[in-house]
Amino acid sequence: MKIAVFAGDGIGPEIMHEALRVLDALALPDVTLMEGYVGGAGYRKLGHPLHADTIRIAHEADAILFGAVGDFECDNLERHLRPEQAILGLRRELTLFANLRPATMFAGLEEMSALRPEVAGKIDMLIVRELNGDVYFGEKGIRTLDDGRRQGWDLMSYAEDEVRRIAHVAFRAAQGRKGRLCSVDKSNVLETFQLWRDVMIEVGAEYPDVALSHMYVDNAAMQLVRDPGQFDVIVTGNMFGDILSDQASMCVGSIGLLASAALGETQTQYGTKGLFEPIHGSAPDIAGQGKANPMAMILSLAIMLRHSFGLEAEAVRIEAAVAQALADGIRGGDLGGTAGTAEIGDAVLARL
Ligand SMILES: NC(=O)C1=CN([C@@H]2O[C@H](COP(=O)(O)OP(=O)(O)OC[C@H]3O[C@@H](n4cnc5c(N)ncnc54)[C@H](O)[C@@H]3O)[C@@H](O)[C@H]2O)C=CC1
Ligand SMILES: CC(C)CC(=O)C(=O)O
Ligand SMILES: [Mg+2]
Repeated sequence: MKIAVFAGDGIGPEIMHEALRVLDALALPDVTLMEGYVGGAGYRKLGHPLHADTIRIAHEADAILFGAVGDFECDNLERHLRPEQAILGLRRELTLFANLRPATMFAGLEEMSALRPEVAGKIDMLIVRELNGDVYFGEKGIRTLDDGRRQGWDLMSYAEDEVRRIAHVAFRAAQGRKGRLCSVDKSNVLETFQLWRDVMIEVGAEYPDVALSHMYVDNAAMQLVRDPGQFDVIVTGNMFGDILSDQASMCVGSIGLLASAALGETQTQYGTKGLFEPIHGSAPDIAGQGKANPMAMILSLAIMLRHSFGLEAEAVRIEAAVAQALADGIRGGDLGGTAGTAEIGDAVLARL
């Protein structure tokens, strides 16, 4: 089982270290780790945030564990050399178009939610975010208009096949859960999302067992804090899904808890090839201080074992160990506690 390990920048290496300790503790046979440098780390070491050698490792691996990228010292580089291009580039290079971002309330954490405990306690949702299109990947630039003003522009678009393939992922996910799918768009204003809604309805006809609803993204942001328990599966575009999933994380207590899978259609001998990462970034404000919560990274390892290697029992073991650590009161600074990165890793390992 070949696993690419791209720790990246900021807290990336710190949280990756804890996830690898957990992987090691499972003592799985035949695991080969393939280390690579991405983001600012890639730029410094190899001269590029996503070097050709790194892309080669990504292609060769059965799955990728990804920490985070983002390094303010690289912010003034040309756009193609900025750290964030590494994650955007990997998602596109490997056609990882389906981003699964589960948000579920852990027992005992209700009081840490930004919401009232009785509201937060009902959260059990999956955000399915399209990951290869939308305004993040459109043509873009900063141009000078005839009157001398500078104008920034980014093209938002979705082709119908791009919407159709993410729709199928979301409908199938809803079939495996409570059978409810809410498509979040902005079709009242954006043509891109008028097409999105049309295609969702069209694909929905193939899934009569799934109840499809539609919601504008502004309302969805509000409903997410008013009554998040109403959501089972949400499907949405790249940018809306990026924003709503960070918001969902605070509904369950912290961004340091949310894991994600980026999947495509490539099957290996073990399962579906994918990239697995926390939903958060490189957190430069706490990097290097041993304060980061590694749980999102450890939970990303669990869903990697599930999706890419078919190791359901091991995934469940890890998830249970994290849940037990939280139930036992282990809290990082993000959850109002004092446990550091290594201490949280120790706590999860002890329960594993
Ligand atoms: N997939 C990726 O690699 C992503 C990269 N980024 C990049 O990361 C850099 C920082 O971006 P921000 O907007 O600050 O978002 P961020 O997610 O890195 O941090 C936001 C806030 O949450 C806290 N936080 C995040 N993860 C945490 C954890 N595991 N434990 C405890 N606290 C945690 C941070 O300390 C910060 O206060 C930027 O360069 C950005 O472009 C942002 C999001 C995703
Ligand atoms: C570089 C960003 C698009 C990454 C991000 O914020 C995310 O995927 O959640
Ligand atoms: Mg994000």
